[in-house]
Amino acid sequence: MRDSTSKAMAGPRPVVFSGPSGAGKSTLLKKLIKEHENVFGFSVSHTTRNPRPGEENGRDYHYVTREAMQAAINNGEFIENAEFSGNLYGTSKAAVQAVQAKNLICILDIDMQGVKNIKKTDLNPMYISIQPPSMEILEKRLRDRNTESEESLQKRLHAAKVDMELSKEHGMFDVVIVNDDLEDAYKNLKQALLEEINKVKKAKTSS
Ligand SMILES: Nc1ncnc2c1ncn2[C@@H]1O[C@H](COP(=O)(O)OP(=O)(O)OP(=O)(O)O)[C@@H](O)[C@H]1O
Ligand SMILES: Nc1nc2c(ncn2[C@@H]2O[C@H](COP(=O)(O)O)[C@@H](O)[C@H]2O)c(=O)[nH]1
Repeated sequence: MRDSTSKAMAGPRPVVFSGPSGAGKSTLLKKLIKEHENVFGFSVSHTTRNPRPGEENGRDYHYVTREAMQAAINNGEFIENAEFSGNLYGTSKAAVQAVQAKNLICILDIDMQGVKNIKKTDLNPMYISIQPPSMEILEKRLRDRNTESEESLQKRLHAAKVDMELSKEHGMFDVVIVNDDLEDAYKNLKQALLEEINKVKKAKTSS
């Protein structure tokens, strides 16, 4: 049965970003939101992982205990949730509603399990995959980011291999962007979203 939990949500069509950990999703999304702050809003996920230096509770994630998150999931508060690299992650209904209430394009940054689960709902987003140029470059970016233990890094690289295979499946994503040169990737991203950006800008000027 399809999950109709998002039926009551309104506003512009959301955009789901996915792709291997380290591919550059956050880097691209932060640029996009900064340049178009009246157009896009970020769906702040919940996670049981610890905050990284510089991350802020309520802005980057809602950092919660596994017990609290599991209770909220059991209570039906999440659109989707997944276990990734030893931690729980999930998109709450409230996170998406908070963005849609402002008539902004809601951006979700989620893993491949999340993509599959969102496809079972009525959210109807556009699906964009951000891919690294190669596994070697991905590993270098993750190591240079200096945020992961060796164990977490290996789990992420393993998930990345699976992710990169699945993302080739026909129809999984509307747009695939290879993030090699950052400025080129950002230009391609803006081009892919141009129509949606213009729709929101037009709606805002005529309201
Ligand atoms: N085009 C690029 N060229 C070189 N380095 C990049 C590029 N894009 C991103 N990076 C760097 O690669 C690292 C990983 O990027 P980022 O954290 O944005 O990835 P992510 O896909 O959001 O990862 P996660 O899913 O783990 O949150 C960061 O240190 C970032 O500065
Ligand atoms: N299914 C979901 N995946 C999510 C969510 N929020 C983030 N993520 C994904 O988790 C990994 C790791 O993120 P990190 O911040 O620990 O590096 C990455 O692929 C994210 O896209 C979510 O709510 N649901």
